Amino acid sequence: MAGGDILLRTHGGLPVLARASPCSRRLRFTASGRRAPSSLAAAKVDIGDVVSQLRSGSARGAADPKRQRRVSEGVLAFPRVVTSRIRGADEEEGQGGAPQLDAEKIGGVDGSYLSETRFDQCAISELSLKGVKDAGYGRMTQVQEATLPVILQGKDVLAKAKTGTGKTVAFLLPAIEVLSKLPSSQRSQLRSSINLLVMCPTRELANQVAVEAKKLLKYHRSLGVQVVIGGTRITQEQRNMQANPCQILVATPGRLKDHLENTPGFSTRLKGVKVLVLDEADRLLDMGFRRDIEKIMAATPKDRQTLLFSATVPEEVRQISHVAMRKDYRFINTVKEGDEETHSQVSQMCMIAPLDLHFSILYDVLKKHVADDADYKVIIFCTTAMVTKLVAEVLSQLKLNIREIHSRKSQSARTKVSDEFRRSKGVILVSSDVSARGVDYPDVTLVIQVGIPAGREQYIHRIGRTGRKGKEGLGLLLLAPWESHFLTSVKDLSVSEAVTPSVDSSTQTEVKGALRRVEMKSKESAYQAWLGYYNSNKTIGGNKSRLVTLGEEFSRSMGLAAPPAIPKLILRKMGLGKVPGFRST
Ligand SMILES: Nc1ncnc2c1ncn2[C@@H]1O[C@H](COP(=O)(O)OP(=O)(O)OP(=O)(O)O)[C@@H](O)[C@H]1O
Repeated sequence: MAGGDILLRTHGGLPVLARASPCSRRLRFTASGRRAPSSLAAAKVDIGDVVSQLRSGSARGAADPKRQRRVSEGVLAFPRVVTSRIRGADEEEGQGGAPQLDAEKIGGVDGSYLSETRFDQCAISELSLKGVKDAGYGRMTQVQEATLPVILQGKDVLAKAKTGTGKTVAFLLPAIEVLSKLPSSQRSQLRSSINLLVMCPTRELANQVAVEAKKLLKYHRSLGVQVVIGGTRITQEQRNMQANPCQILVATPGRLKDHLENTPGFSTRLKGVKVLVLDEADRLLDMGFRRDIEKIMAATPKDRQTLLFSATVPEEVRQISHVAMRKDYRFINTVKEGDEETHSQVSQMCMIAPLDLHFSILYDVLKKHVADDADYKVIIFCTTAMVTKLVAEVLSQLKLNIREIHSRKSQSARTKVSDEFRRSKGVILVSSDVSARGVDYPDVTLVIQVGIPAGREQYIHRIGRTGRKGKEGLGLLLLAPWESHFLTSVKDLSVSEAVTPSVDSSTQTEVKGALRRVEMKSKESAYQAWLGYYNSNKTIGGNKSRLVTLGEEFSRSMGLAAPPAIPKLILRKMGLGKVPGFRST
């Protein structure tokens, strides 16, 4: 093969692009670490052909041109790339002697998520400043620098900034400042009122926002924060709120609406809201939450300040943001013109393979990643809660260190797993979309998405669980050929097509054995959920007879000879009652 055409190497245990993808306009990870033009000839290479496994850190670093620049400036060093096969003409030689600085201190790998401005250069109170300092924050992130003065002026703000760049502090800090500056007469008058209301789409995120708020409130002794989320006893929350009403409330929409309707005095407390935050605003304003959110907004004063934050702000959200904000709101977008919405230091790959190979490929990729990176920390996103459960069970049977999180788990189990995953390394979290947005698990090395994501935005948020705070990461999207149309919706992102590994027969045998050991009940539930998910996908669900065939393919991938029967009522609810080909009970 011509040297310049070889695009393959392993990357955190993954084989990296060997051919020009129809889906990606740009290809990353050439031998030189530079982007290759999309016209490059295809050069398919088998995984067994890979000369050496790179330690994931070095491989990733070499691929990032920005990082290379910093290296040449002597700012940061990373280990030398170890194979001569992949070393390109302009690959670093002899960089190992450059001074090694603490990546955290200079803002992650390339520091680009931090601004030049320090918190102590800003107009914030001494009390907040002490909290910020104790939290370990010195310089502001770019989104914090851009939004703080505008929020402090009292403006409504719609802010867009990439995942993991500190949006939580960006809305919490100025909102806390607003509260702490309320005239004391107003404060005593509004003693039991809620002055800052933060809405989050998931329970884990709400808890996390409250933890961040507590850090910032450390020295604000007169301000407190409470969380109300579903899955916990509402009476307990009512008692807590009664015993110790806090000015700051972090909530998920369903539970907040519950309190609005059933907790005496709660709607009066909401009349005190000065600042309303919609974290993951585009999600909260989409159809799933919209009604609850509108009801909640209607219960708060019209003259409140409203802050909408997200890493994705699709045009429709801009269109409807006037529902939530005053006309003169400011749109602050820290994603630069022409820049992608995902991080350049996250290598994004997709693999397209028949469904019946997905479990084997998943296992193969995981084994390699685990062997490649002792500090591995992986999140696997699945389409639905029941498919998540199934994937977790299969991978657990294969003796991988698996944790499972989705909406069908009790809240206490979810909290336990979430806390444990945050602290741990050497673990794989199989998750539904409950972990897709906002959750800040440090040092995730690899994010795998199995099956078509709910949309472009969900893809971006899921992959945003790695590469946080300027760190590096890997992303893999595993699709069946009939799902590959999804790639057009992310064609502006640098998603490279990875070579599908030729999985050896012993891996396949192990996977078959694992599938056999998983209970039939799990497979039935997964099949039903899988059908529901793809049935509601616009492109795939449109053709019902094809859905029957695809369902058969999925059931075969679980090792079943025939698809499980589905209760008539459920088939009818899915609008599949009259479709020939489904077995019903
Ligand atoms: N100024 C700062 N300096 C260093 N670290 C910071 C700073 N501000 C926030 N962080 C940390 O950065 C991490 C990411 O922050 P956060 O979770 O708020 O990101 P985000 O932009 O909201 O991400 P997502 O889009 O996924 O919700 C957190 O661990 C947070 O504590």
